[in-house]
Amino acid sequence: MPEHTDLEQELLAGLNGPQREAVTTTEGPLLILAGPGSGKTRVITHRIAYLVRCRGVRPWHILAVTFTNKAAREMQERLEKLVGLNEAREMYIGTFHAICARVLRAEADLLAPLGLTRSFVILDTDDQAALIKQALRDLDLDEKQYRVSLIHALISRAKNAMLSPYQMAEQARRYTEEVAARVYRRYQQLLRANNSVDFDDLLMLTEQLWRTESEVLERYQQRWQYIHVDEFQDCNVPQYKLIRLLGRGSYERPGGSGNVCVVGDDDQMIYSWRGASAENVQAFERDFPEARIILLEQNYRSTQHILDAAQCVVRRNTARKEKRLWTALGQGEKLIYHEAYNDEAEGLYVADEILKLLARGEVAHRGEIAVMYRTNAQSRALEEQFLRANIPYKVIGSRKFYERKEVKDMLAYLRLLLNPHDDLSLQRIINVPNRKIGPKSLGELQRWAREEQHSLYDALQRSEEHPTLGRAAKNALQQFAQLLEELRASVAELRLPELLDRVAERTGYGPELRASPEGEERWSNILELRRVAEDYAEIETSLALELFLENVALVGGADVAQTGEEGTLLHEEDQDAVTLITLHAAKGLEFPVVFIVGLDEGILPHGRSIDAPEQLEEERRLAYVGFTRAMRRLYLVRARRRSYFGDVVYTEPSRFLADIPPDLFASSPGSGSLRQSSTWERGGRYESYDHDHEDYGSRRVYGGAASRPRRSVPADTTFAPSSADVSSTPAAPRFQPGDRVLHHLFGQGIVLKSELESGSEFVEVQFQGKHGKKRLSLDYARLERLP
Ligand SMILES: Nc1ncnc2c1ncn2[C@@H]1O[C@H](COP(=O)(O)OP(=O)(O)OP(=O)(O)O)[C@@H](O)[C@H]1O
Ligand SMILES: [Mg+2]
Repeated sequence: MPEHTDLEQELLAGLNGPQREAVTTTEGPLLILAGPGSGKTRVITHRIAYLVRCRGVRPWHILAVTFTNKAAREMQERLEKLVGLNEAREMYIGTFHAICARVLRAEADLLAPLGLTRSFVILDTDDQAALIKQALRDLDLDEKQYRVSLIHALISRAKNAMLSPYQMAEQARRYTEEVAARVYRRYQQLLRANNSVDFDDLLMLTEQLWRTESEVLERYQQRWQYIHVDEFQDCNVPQYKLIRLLGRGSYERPGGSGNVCVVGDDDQMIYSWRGASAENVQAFERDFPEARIILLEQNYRSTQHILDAAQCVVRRNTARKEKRLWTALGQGEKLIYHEAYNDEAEGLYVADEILKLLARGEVAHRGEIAVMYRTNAQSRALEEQFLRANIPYKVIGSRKFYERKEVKDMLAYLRLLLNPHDDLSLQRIINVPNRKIGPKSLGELQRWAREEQHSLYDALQRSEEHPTLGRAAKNALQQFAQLLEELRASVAELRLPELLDRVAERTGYGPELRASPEGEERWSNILELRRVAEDYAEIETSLALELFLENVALVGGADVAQTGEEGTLLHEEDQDAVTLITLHAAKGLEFPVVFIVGLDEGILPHGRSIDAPEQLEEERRLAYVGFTRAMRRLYLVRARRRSYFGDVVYTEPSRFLADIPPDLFASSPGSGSLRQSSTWERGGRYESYDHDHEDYGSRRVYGGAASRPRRSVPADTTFAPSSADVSSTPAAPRFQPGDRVLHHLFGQGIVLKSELESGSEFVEVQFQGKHGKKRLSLDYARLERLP
């Protein structure tokens, strides 16, 4: 049929030979193992379109499994364009969890013996932690002795290995594992008693259902005859088993269409901590021995320099198959390496570069740029600079830093210490963490406060006199009132960072976070907030508190109008914004320009991995994923010093940098030839600085024999002078923390810190309004003291 060939032509036009082969091999199993940017995801999308439009396959016979909901949405949209809206909606595209939830709800009758109904609830991590705590209590085990996060991890690992509590107990090699197995058993009982399941259950229950109820499995095998799995390398065991059951049946009862197309890249396996395993590829080859294997070698995404650098990093891993990967896009630009003075300067550099990229038209819009990092807490320093520079951004996979719950909670406490009559803050944290002041008591208290025209705080302090509240409620309120009083008193004794510590510990918030499964990340956000507080450590605490909160209000409140209470951007998709994203979440995506920050030992690779060879390999793969997101330009950025509990720590460059040959860099990370950061010291005056200009290049080397800055630079463009300037050593600092000052450009401010370094005085000043904090050298900056 001529019409057919036209369609076929159209769909195959944008594909190379092996890609076409993959798209047109519609029957039988297919394994595509290929590097990043080689079109694996594109092959899946086109293959589905080809099946429907050229082979007459009914769209509801098609299943596509993606790794994230976002990826599912994108694939859905692509297919709507390729095959039309109605047809695309008949297909099933989703994550394993979404597919399983759907199957389980449809088959809910069969779950009745387990105590589950159609309306079962899927628990989030907080709920899971609460349930595990309850299980510990029910078993008379001490919560303090058995960390909830550890127990949770052990249970989850057992579930992903498809072990029952009984099997887990049998295989236990340590006492904790035996205890965890007991908790596991109780936890499952509690889950069912609450008509609920966790994420691991979704997979396990579906697998169990399909394995034991052959008619049910057959129905799904009939339904989904063409199965596609993207990011196959990150499947865990239950996920693999689901694919196998659907595509081939169980060992006892073979069945299924066998039309299973999986695509992946073992070098991009970054979820082994969730049970992903390279063994799935071997299992696939064993279970589907007739599988056609197709290799894709052409990369359509990145230029050669970027690919080369990425491959140099991942090549050092031991157990891997070397893959060929080439690009027709040419050598492209070299990588840009930048070593910033500290974390703040790191953020400032990125913001600065982004403004320049936009100003010079090197990117068409902000959506072409992504900034990637290892852990979510790192977004804070970037967000702060983006807000100051008015660069719209979106954080993917997490909320913006100052919208994260734990950050907002801590700030509410601090606001309350400064102004106890801040009712909103008090309402926010009166029962955070849970201190048994329920909504009813709070409601009563609020009503009473209104009647008596007190602030909520006053009402709290006088709750003993409350006419209707019961004894238990009054006790809880009284205790909390005392706690707040005690914390307020400590403002006079402690420096700001220690005050933050005291709040975290005395309220029980810190201990609670450190004990919950997702606590690690949330706790690190609080530590990040503490890091911000450290800038204010040298001035009197109540003033420090005021300045700190003012600064936060400035950077945190900037675009709350655009975000819903859930913290999601309302128009995320149509907003032209820079993307901030963790390396993990960036999998599968691509951007013309990519910045990767935090290329220090201890950050990337993560500190936890440094003594664990297998984890280190995973960090390498993570870096590989990050590098290969970049299409045209890749920035690798790090900071020389970072603060850690008030101490300045000098960092080491990430070992991954050393794996990249120097000639791939526009400026090499070897010492000496570095282009040093001068952004922080320049006080963030973007316009006076041109990165590509040799001028400012390598001269600002701390303590090194760098050349002297020319006096022709603007007077407030401040550099740390080289050691040649020691002659003018001031005897004592001219400014003290807490001094009020005036700068001719930045206006009024308060000195946070003053230090003598290499013979010059440096001051850190928080200016009013948008200018925020700046570090200035008094050799250049004109600063006047105000009375
Ligand atoms: N034959 C082709 N012609 C033109 N562009 C292509 C071709 N194949 C793929 N591309 C483009 O190359 C880019 C990378 O493709 P895709 O995202 O499918 O790669 P991938 O193998 O899935 O990468 P990753 O491993 O990072 O997920 C996309 O922009 C895609 O549209
Ligand atoms: Mg892909």
